[in-house]
Amino acid sequence: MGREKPGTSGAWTKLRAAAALQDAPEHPRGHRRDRVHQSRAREWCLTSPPPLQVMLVGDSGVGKTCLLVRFKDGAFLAGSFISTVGIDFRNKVLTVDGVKVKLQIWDTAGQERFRSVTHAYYRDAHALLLLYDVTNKASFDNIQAWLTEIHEYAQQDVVLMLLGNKVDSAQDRVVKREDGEKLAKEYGVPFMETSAKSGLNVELAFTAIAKELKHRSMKLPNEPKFKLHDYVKKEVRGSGCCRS
Ligand SMILES: Nc1nc2c(ncn2[C@@H]2O[C@H](COP(=O)(O)OP(=O)(O)OP(=O)(O)O)[C@@H](O)[C@H]2O)c(=O)[nH]1
Repeated sequence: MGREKPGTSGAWTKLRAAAALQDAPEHPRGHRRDRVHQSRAREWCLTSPPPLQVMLVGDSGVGKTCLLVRFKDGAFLAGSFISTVGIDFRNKVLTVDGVKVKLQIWDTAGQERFRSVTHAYYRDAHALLLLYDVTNKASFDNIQAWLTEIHEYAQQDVVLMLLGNKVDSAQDRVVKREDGEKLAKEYGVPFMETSAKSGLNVELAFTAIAKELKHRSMKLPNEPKFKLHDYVKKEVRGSGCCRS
């Protein structure tokens, strides 16, 4: 994968096809790769709306992969840390206010050496979840650099949210919640603290994004405008509790 325009490269097309197969309805006998199943997947791909693209960004080790796995599978990847190589994605369908919203969530590598790969994907992102680790001050200090990068590569109207992850590690915390709130306010982005380990606010972060994207894409005339900031403020719960 290089700097080719997403959507036109061979790699991208392959990933889209793989995503369709992965999410298409399972064949009754479970033969995932047989012809019937493949044609159903193709049909499904043509008839369903394109997924809304959400990207996870932030320093290496802040918990992007774990957050995605928690959201997708409800599990926590404990144990030794394996860094993401390049970029990976998972699909998840959410029901938002009675409407099915399909999210394609891109898990990017936080390591500097993969930065050029990530840059190529920003343009297609409808939403970005920018993470830092509350037990790692450097990851918080780097948020400004991430925001500069987002400003340079992402769409101007991209939905952005700041997440302070790993709040379950209270004893190792070095970034106060107020500091996260202050930074988010400075940049005008919604903010919440999360834990991929306990599940705190994980579902909420993705649901809030899905709601905003759904309201933007449907624009129903009589529907009141959805206010992401207000929704997050209202719904977010303290890290002392255990929302999942
Ligand atoms: N305590 C705690 N540990 C976490 C949490 N989220 C992730 N971790 C741990 O942090 C380490 C890094 O997590 P990853 O999800 O792989 O980090 P990443 O941001 O995807 O890293 P890159 O792929 O290198 O960009 C792993 O050892 C995880 O088990 C969390 O919410 N709480």
